[in-house]
Amino acid sequence: METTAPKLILLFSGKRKSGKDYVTDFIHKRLGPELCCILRLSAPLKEQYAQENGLDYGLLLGPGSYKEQYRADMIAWGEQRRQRDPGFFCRLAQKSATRPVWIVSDARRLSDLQWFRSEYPSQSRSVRVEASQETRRKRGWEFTAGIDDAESECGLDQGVQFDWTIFNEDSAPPLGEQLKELLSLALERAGVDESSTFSSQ
Ligand SMILES: Nc1ncnc2c1ncn2[C@@H]1O[C@H](COP(=O)(O)OP(=O)(O)OP(=O)(O)O)[C@@H](O)[C@H]1O
Ligand SMILES: C[C@@](O)(CCOP(=O)(O)O)CC(=O)O
Repeated sequence: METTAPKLILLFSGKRKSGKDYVTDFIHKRLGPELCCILRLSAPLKEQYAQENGLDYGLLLGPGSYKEQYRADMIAWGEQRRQRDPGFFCRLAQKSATRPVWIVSDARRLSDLQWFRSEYPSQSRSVRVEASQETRRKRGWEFTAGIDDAESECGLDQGVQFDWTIFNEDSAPPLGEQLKELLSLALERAGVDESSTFSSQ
């Protein structure tokens, strides 16, 4: 399938185990696969890294502990490529975009946001997913020096005005409520009448 020109690009970022995949999957389900697609900047990175090192690409993509063994090395490997060309993984990831609403689930660096904003200024919006350290720990996160204090996790901690911040915690309002405005914008940009789809909860 050919890349589809985007009507809206939602650029998600957040710390490890904040729930970026969970929240982006939620939006994907709510909007449906006809309207939106999830793009992972780390997908082409992991694919190439897995090939070069004889690893399991599927497991590197998943939420389990497998990828954590390789994270530090994958970061260093990806950074070498980004130094030569900061848009390298953005350009590769967008090739698999086949729907009008693009959900980028893992923006990590200012250069990721800058690349999309400069290519697609009127379509790009940034979304931060937040969760407390306690909640992230319950989801399997453990502070790891060299990872959690490095650019890959902290590159967007400062200097970004996010269009939305989503609190992915049991104690926060339901995701459907927090994402109401974002979902409405996506439907509007995709030319869908909201009342004909889902009731906004
Ligand atoms: N609101 C939630 N309710 C229940 N489980 C959740 C929620 N948010 C996240 N989780 C679970 O927590 C784990 C981590 O979430 P997820 O993989 O979405 O985080 P992430 O930010 O993409 O993490 P990473 O990129 O570090 O792997 C997953 O097993 C996911 O199903
Ligand atoms: C290597 C890296 O892409 C791993 C991302 O894994 P995940 O999105 O946390 O599953 C992080 C990076 O781009 O530096």
